[in-house]
Amino acid sequence: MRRTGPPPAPRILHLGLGNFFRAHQAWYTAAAPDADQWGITAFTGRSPGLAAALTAQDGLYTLVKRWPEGDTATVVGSVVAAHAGTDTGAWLDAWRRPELAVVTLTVTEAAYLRGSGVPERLVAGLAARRAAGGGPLAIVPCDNLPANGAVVRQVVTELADPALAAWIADSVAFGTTMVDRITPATTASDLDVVERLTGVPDAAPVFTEPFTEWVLSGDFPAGRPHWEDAGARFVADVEPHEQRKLWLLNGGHSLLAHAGSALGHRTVAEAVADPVCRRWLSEWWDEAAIYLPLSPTEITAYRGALLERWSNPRIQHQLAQIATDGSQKLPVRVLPVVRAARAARRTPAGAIRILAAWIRHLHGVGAPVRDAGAAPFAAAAAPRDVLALFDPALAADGELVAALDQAVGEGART
Ligand SMILES: NC(=O)c1ccc[n+]([C@@H]2O[C@H](COP(=O)([O-])OP(=O)(O)OC[C@H]3O[C@@H](n4cnc5c(N)ncnc54)[C@H](O)[C@@H]3O)[C@@H](O)[C@H]2O)c1
Ligand SMILES: O=P(O)(O)OC[C@@H](O)[C@@H](O)[C@H](O)[C@H](O)CO
Repeated sequence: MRRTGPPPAPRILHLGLGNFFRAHQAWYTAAAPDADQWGITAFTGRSPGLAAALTAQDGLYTLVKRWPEGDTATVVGSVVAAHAGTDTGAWLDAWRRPELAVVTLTVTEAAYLRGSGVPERLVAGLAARRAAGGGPLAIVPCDNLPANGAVVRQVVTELADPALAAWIADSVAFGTTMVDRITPATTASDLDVVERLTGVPDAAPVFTEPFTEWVLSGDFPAGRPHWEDAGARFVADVEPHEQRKLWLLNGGHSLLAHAGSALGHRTVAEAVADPVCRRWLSEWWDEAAIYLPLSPTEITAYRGALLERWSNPRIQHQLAQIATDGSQKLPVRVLPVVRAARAARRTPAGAIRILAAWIRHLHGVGAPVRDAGAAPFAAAAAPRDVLALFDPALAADGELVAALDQAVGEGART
């Protein structure tokens, strides 16, 4: 795959060149009517593999939409340069470019903590831009975290020295986003599928579902692509959209990843075909819906759409992939519903099922544990201690602790 014309100017910088970025932000940028003015310089977290594969094909790659009936392919041309995350020189140079206007991130939930390397790299980039006399820009996190813009603003500002923090306050806008497009990791056999489909070899294709959603708020002081013409929505407040997605979709995913994998299921499609998992999902969704600021009609439509998306047998979304980093995911996907229910003196059985399944997963049941933050939770002597690590107030709630104890003891019983 080679470009035939000049690439767009690199006005966007992305950290976390992986599967989701290629299916989502890079796709929206390429689909915008002003795509010819917005190129992306993308960095992997660390490893050079994907950056090298993309560089060898001028940043071009095939996006394959997996419909239930078959595949369709589009070539995406918004990535104009790809680098390994270890290439600090290229990283700092990208921040110094006067035309840089937007920085996007897809680095996983765990990477928003100080010490992960991401806040540190952002601060180094911002310092380089300030030293070079660079102008304002927007930072737009695209990970599944509530209030992700405020989270990045805080961690970056705390890490910066006072002079840089003052410059950030004046020059950097932090967008908040809800992102959605189910994008499983590309596998080796996917490379053959794409060549059979298009006749063109591609070492860096991405396979994704047809559905996509992007809801954003915030300022873009140096401009941005017309993403809204590609289907993105700009709103005053992302929170209701984010809660709908994080609780119903991501919370449902975590339920299937922990409780569904304990029943022997490997993929989301397999788990939702099981009436037991469907019943557990309904229980969780009924409970979470009580606290969502949306009409019953909207919630019913969203639940129906999720079941349809998840039942697509051609999306091989592995429960083991979703089960990673539960210690970072459950606090944003499940605990808000636990707190709301307990404040209303309800016992949230659906949420307790997810927590119990996760605790059992930490002890070897279901999907393997891949979570750098899991050790203290796995070492906890009892469910009460697990709750205490999340939030001492939850551990002090005797009724909640008793319900969780019982659910962990009962295991996967239906
Ligand atoms: N895949 C999806 O369906 C999907 C959908 C919505 C949102 N997301 C968000 O995107 C994130 C990434 O998903 P993906 O499917 O692209 O995963 P991926 O594994 O394909 O890519 C993740 C990228 O993040 C980088 N990364 C991880 N930890 C990092 C760190 N500490 N510092 C710097 N970079 C780091 C990795 O190196 C890689 O480049 C998810 O965690 C989620 O928050 C994914
Ligand atoms: O990507 P993660 O690891 O944050 O979570 C796994 C899934 O719940 C998630 O990727 C969803 O597929 C995605 O959020 C759908 O838009």
